[in-house]
Amino acid sequence: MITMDDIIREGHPTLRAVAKEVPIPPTAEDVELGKEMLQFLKNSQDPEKAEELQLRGGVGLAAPQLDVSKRIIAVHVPSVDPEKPESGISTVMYNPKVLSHSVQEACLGEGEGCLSVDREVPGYVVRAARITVSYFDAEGEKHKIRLKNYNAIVVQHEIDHINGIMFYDHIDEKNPLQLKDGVLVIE
Ligand SMILES: OCN(O)CCCc1ccccc1
Ligand code: NI
Repeated sequence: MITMDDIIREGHPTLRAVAKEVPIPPTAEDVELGKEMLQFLKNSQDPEKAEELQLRGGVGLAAPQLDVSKRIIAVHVPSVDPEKPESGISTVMYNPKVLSHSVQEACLGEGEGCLSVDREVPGYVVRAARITVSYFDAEGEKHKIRLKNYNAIVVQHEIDHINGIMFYDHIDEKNPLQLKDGVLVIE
């Protein structure tokens, strides 16, 4: 079972490496890893489990954060609207790729954090508001999905990790809370 002890922190070189593509269909080992990554996210969002296991809440996790330099990410974003269950996303993506993205940009009003960063880094992390992503699932089936708003932000944060990019790389150091016109602020 994955706990915070398995998550490497900034300064560890694996977080700055470009992770390798995995064979498709994924090996049994990579399927198991993906399952454990998704379970970690679910545990981290369960008040009792998170307390018991001392987990920081997370909506995404990338294999490099476990010192596994492979292009595997897990996202678990519960839908905020029970009427629209499809507004959330809960899946493991193998070899995810952003095929296209909107010109429109977006950021989270409260900025971003990271399980591999044990400090607050204030500032807007401006990303594409909408993305089209292709990925393979645990069975080796190819998917192509369109994401927007929070789901798009989370998946971009995770895909950054497999490219060795940290969220604060996107923050304008001189003016972290500066926002260009037209950037959608997601609260
Ligand atoms: O890489 C996952 N992780 O460090 C957990 C936090 C994920 C996350 C937080 C804010 C905005 C997008 C994604
Ligand atoms: Ni992160």
